[in-house]
Amino acid sequence: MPEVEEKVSVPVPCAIIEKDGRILVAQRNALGSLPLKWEFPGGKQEKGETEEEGLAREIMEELSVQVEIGKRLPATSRDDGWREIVLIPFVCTLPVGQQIFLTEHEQMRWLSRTEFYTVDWAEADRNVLKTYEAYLDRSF
Ligand SMILES: Nc1nc2c([nH]c(=O)n2[C@H]2C[C@H](O)[C@@H](COP(=O)(O)OP(=O)(O)OP(=O)(O)O)O2)c(=O)[nH]1
Repeated sequence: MPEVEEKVSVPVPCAIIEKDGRILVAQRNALGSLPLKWEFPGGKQEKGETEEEGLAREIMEELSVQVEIGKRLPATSRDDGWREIVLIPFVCTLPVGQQIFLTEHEQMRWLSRTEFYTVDWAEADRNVLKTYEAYLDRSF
């Protein structure tokens, strides 16, 4: 029997931050992986952290704000060759008065629903958007 190698599974909690019927999306910088692709802010969960703790830490690191974390939506997986990226979206809001300061991303935008597909998304995020649209339509 050939040995089947287990792929590393990398949980990545990410935030769909809502405001006035729009969502916050951010463009990755030109230097790292998936350069200049658009994504939901967030990042890899670290050992010893819950998904929510990891998300709050990443949002503070990337946007310099304290996020209010709401509903967890179903995860989406992406085969990244040697690892499996598992995107775990949370519907979030920002407390009134919080000012976003981007530390890692190139730029950000607030997209209305009709604009969801107007940016060049990281591949896996199209599935995250589909999940979020189902949530908006109260399908779950
Ligand atoms: N935060 C976030 N990451 C995403 C999204 N879609 C997607 O494919 N990813 C990928 C990019 C990264 O490979 C990984 C998140 O890791 P990270 O935010 O710590 O980014 P990184 O550049 O340090 O990661 P790496 O690929 O260099 O290991 O998940 C998304 O919507 N949000």
